[in-house]
Amino acid sequence: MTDPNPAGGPVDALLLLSFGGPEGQEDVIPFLENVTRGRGIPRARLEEVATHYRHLGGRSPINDLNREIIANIEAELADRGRDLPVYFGNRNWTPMAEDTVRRMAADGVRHAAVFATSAWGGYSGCAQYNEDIERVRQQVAGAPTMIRLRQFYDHPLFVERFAADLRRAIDAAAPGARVVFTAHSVPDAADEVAGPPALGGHLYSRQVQEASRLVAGAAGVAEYDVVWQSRSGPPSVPWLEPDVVDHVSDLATSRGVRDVVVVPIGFISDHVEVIWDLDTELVDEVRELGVTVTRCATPGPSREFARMVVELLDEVESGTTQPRPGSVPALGRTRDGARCGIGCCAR
Ligand SMILES: CC1=C(CCC(=O)O)c2cc3nc(cc4[nH]c(cc5[nH]c(cc1n2)c(C)c5CCC(=O)O)c(CCC(=O)O)c4C)C(CCC(=O)O)=C3C
Ligand SMILES: [Fe+2]
Repeated sequence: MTDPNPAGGPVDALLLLSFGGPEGQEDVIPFLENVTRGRGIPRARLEEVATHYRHLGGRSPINDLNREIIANIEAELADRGRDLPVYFGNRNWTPMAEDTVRRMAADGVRHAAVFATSAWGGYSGCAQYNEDIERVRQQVAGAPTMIRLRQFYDHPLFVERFAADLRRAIDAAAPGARVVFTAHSVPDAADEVAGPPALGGHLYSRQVQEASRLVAGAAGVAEYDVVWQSRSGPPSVPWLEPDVVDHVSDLATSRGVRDVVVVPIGFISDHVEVIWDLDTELVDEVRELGVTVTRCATPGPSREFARMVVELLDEVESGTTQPRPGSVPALGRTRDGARCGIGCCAR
């Protein structure tokens, strides 16, 4: 078996591997078909999500945000006198990972590090990216070896940047506003098997809880809630709850809360789940209840975030791990798509 945590040695390129998003109205349906291929998402949900993308002009911000992250990483590397090419590839939309890796092979890249743009363990945040790496390496002759940077839910730079933005949001909101952390929901069954079984499951929700605790602590917030958003799948299938809209509505009706600060802890940047599901849907739904929502910024486009990526790259090349403040494991540093452990995220 591949050593799941190998000391990497020097790499000759970095690949930022992400989800991808449409960049025009005509891309919306083909993109959604790529995302949901074989995943049992009801057609009605697809139509609904398509309307969100259409309202945004058919363009997801995700690719531009990732290009911004790459530019910041390049600047951070240049500051360190390091001349390392940074490539961009996606699972669901152009630039597709297989095309990028083909170009990397043609450019002579032999050993690549891979930054997958999710902080989390679990199938959607981690294992599915390992599947992507495995598939792409099978598709591309002469593909480089690919070693991933680890999960970063508790990286001090990630936590500190979120905490600083949370302080700013609290200062902008009415005094005493309730702080609500939100992350992408997943099916209960997926969370149960998230991480290697030996660690007891629920790696995703445990990391989200722990990241929220660390950010709240760093921002001096004593009381807060952790909730979930953007569920899909048939209503008969249980997903992590409570939903953010239900929760904020409940705070308003049963506890008289009028002001909330929403922290999109589950998202590195202002993805569609943030600018639509929170800034549009949540805001509209709770306005009728007299609730004002102040939304905390996301850390992705910051220089701190780029510095974190370069520090994670240092860890890969040196085979070390910096001290971590979190008490939940951070996995994901595996080679060529290997899972983080036996039976990890088994579906
Ligand atoms: C945990 C998690 C993250 C966070 C970790 C990470 O960042 O990776 C995440 C991120 C994202 N999810 C995204 C988009 C979508 N996710 C979908 C569907 C699903 N997501 C799931 C989970 C997650 N998703 C799950 C369990 C499904 C059900 C189907 C399945 O099991 O796969 C669907 C299908 C329609 C729908 O059902 O909503 C879309 C369009 C985008 C891009 C947004 C943009 O364009 O800005 C991003 C960053
Ligand atoms: Fe998703």
